Amino acid sequence: MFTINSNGNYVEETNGKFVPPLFNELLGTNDSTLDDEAKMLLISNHFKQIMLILGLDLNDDSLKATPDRVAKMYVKELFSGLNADNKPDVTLFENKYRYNEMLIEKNITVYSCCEHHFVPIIGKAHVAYFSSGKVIGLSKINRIVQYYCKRPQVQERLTEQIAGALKEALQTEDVAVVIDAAHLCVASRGVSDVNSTTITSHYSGKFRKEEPKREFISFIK
Ligand SMILES: Nc1nc2c(ncn2[C@@H]2O[C@H](COP(=O)(O)OP(=O)(O)OP(=O)(O)O)[C@@H](O)[C@H]2O)c(=O)[nH]1
Ligand SMILES: [Zn+2]
Repeated sequence: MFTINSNGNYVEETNGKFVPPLFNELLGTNDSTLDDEAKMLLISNHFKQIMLILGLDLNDDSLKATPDRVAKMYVKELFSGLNADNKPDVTLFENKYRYNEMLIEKNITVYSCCEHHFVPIIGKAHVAYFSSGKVIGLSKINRIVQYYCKRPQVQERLTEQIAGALKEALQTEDVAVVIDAAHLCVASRGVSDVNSTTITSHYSGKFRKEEPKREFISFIK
């Protein structure tokens, strides 16, 4: 594990050996040696640097805990979906009611983060499937959506990841996903368009046929 010495440098806890501040050898590898505590320590220290560069007063009692707050928020909340340990357990039941129509879970809250600018993506996901013999607990659909939202994302990938996870869990190709979301990187900065939203979709199996797709779309309107 890592700690910060009196000079503000990262050192290995066991032998005090200096570790390069950017952790090049660890970045992007999701190295399991970095547990949540180590990640928060590192993020807090880097965020402190950003605040100092911006000229903020870290002695201000409102600001001094902000690096720790941001670190905790990233690791435990906004980006908790980067940790596979947080993948939701899915409860499946036998389809003993012989319900063979599509099941739709609509208006699932999407609260994600744009990976290009690290600002929110806010919207709704609508998901449908046909049972291949198994039925999923409804809340698990929302949990799957939330898990993949809690990563730096682009909406296209988010849509595909949700569809892939549902297919795997439900052992069926008959899955549809639509996401309609506002990107604050488009609304609050840059082009500053507060009205546009982005719609992405995934249709596979039975949903590639015209009638089921049309029925799904009519229900989510
Ligand atoms: N395809 C896709 N693009 C996205 C998504 N989220 C943000 N973007 C876009 O990513 C692009 C990044 O473009 P850049 O030109 O590198 O960034 P930028 O200079 O900040 O661009 P502007 O936003 O136009 O000011 C922007 O056009 C964003 O609108 C997403 O989920 N999917
Ligand atoms: Zn963005």
